[in-house]
Amino acid sequence: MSTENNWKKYLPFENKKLNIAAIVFCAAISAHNAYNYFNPEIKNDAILDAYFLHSHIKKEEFEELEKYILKHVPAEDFSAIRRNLKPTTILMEESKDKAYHEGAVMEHACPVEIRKSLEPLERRLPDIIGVGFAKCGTGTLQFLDCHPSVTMKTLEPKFFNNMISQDIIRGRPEQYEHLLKMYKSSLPAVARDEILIEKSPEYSGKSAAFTAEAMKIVAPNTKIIAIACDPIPRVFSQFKMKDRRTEIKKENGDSEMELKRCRACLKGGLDEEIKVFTDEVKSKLENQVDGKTVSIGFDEYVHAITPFIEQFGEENVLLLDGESLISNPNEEWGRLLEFIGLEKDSLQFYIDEEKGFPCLSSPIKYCLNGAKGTSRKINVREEYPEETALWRELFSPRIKEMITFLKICNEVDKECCQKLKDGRFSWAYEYACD
Ligand SMILES: Nc1ncnc2c1ncn2[C@@H]1O[C@H](COP(=O)(O)OS(=O)(=O)O)[C@@H](OP(=O)(O)O)[C@H]1O
Repeated sequence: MSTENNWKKYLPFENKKLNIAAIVFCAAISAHNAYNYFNPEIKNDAILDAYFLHSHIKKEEFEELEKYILKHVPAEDFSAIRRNLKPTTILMEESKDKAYHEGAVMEHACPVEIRKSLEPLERRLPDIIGVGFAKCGTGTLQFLDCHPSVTMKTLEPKFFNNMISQDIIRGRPEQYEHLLKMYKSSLPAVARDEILIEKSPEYSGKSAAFTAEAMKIVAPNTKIIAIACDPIPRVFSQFKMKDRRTEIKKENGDSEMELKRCRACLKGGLDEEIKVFTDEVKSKLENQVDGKTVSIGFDEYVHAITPFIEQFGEENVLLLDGESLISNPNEEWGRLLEFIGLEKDSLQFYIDEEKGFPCLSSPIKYCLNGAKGTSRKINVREEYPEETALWRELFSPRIKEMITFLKICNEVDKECCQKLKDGRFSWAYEYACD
């Protein structure tokens, strides 16, 4: 058989003209696909469809979002951001914690991927770690993920727990190396020239000293962020979260036994929890030794941040005011952005009337999920005046200590109180000056 007849069997038609038309058609399709591949500014419909399949954003909404975002990013980053722009992939629907974006855990926190880097993505250790403090607004750090130079995941890795930290400190790499790999893979993939951030408020808990030491060994160049806030609403926020979780578990049909075993659930109702807590506060106040009380938690900002300052140096640790983040977001955020090496106005906030909290206005309009910002709608001091008066008495000495530690004043005197009244950490006035 001749070679001509050999390849002819692969042609779809007998007719020569039809075959030429088919070859031209296929070549045109391939050229179109290759063009889209090498010119990602024009995204292939099929690729975009695949994104929308795993996303919470509809295609029509995305087009509007895209216009808004591109209007709010620096001109020099426009082209790269446009290339990368796509809805964030959902990893898990209906997560157990409603604090995630619309009940879903996403690859990273911002609902849209706003990234200016064109470098390949890799798994690595974080550049910034948020170590606390729970219920002080650490969740707002996820706004950073909407910054074109930052990536952050909502899910808390909680890697540096007591056991792992001790293994690291004792130099037992065989114990923790595979966990370190898991840690990296639990964080979103990022480019070399991006800032990767994770937050786990547990890091400033009881094992903070071990955690800080281990963190320094594993990631010596990391910068540390912590947010301190008014401890009274902080306590209430904690109880309201337990209340919410208990309700969710009940709705899901969990048994009494399961509810008892659940550490993040209320054992009785909210009032009972407050009573038990207040009784404990009373007992701490009654059992002072040399005029000093033992902490019940919620007020140990100095104690918890000190190990991180010792390990990483004062210049690499930033303690933000959680109340200023709410009342004066652009200024407090400016401080945070500068600390991590970004333009202080590269994220912009407005106070959303309905939410009653700051939401991002640039480069994207974005508020935290409905699960965040509920307890603050109740004035706990008005609801529980006697109880909160006792809490204040117990918290007072450690908040006073925080004022001098932060060098707001050398000592808490009249002049200091005057200074405290309207500046950052003004909530400390009630504990130190009233
Ligand atoms: N911008 C914005 N939007 C919503 N909520 C805000 C915001 N800024 C601060 N807060 C307050 O943050 C409280 C939750 O704190 P955390 O995110 O640290 O909680 S957690 O430890 O991660 O569970 C949360 O407490 P709750 O009101 O109990 O939900 C809020 O009071």
